[in-house]
Amino acid sequence: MNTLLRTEGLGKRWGPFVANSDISLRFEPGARHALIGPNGAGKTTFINLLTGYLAPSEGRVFFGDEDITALPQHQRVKRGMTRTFQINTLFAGLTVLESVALAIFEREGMHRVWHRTAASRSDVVDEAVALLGRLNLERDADTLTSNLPYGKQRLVEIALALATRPKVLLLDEPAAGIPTAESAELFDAIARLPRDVTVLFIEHDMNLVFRFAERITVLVGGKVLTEGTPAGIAADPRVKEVYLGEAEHG
Ligand SMILES: Nc1ncnc2c1ncn2[C@@H]1O[C@H](COP(=O)(O)OP(=O)(O)OP(=O)(O)O)[C@@H](O)[C@H]1O
Repeated sequence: MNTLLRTEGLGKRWGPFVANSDISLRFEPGARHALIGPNGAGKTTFINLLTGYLAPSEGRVFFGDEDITALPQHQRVKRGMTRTFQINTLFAGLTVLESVALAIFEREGMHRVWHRTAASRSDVVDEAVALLGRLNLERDADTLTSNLPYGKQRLVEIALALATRPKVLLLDEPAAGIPTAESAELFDAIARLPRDVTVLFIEHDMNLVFRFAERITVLVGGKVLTEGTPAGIAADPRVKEVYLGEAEHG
């Protein structure tokens, strides 16, 4: 099978501290792939290396056949790699529809003139409305993003990411800090995404991981402990040990 995204011997050090070490992973087109591991295992660092937010200390990142290790973030977004953050990154003064339309204008390279061109670009508004529909956000189109409940704000962030037309969507704890009912709704929306969007996500809630992921990679101490199907990972004594150890320590 062709690989959409892969890393070879990826590593990140800060002085003597090793955050990621020798990570070689492959992500197939259409994958629903979870990255799990205890706090500080290096999951966010790995996503930061994939997106170009951080430069690796060693190793390479390939998108399709292209070596993108040295590409800046915005070039990776142009090629179809988009991420969301653990923290809220929405503009407070815009409605949901305006936010998504602005993200589409930005994709089209028109964000500097969007206030002049918006009226003549009903196609952008149509695309934004369609995107909101996919995430069940149509009824919130005219609400200021800052007035939305937190769970819906996370959905809007996913809408903004989708506006870039990603081939790979990288989600860093999309359900962090939101109530269980809302996080299930959020993952239902992610589950409805078409298969031409590959999803790699970090998640601590094992119920969500095992409900949604088809492949799981376990990181411990910056290294890959193991990778497999949810059934294989659930049955792996090394994984149990890592999580039991965590539970024992509080
Ligand atoms: N800029 C930095 N400088 C120094 N150390 C850092 C930096 N960023 C992260 N680290 C350290 O690297 C380690 C891995 O952090 P990372 O955020 O990747 O882990 P994580 O698995 O995503 O953790 P969590 O699940 O708690 O979000 C941590 O010990 C963290 O303190």
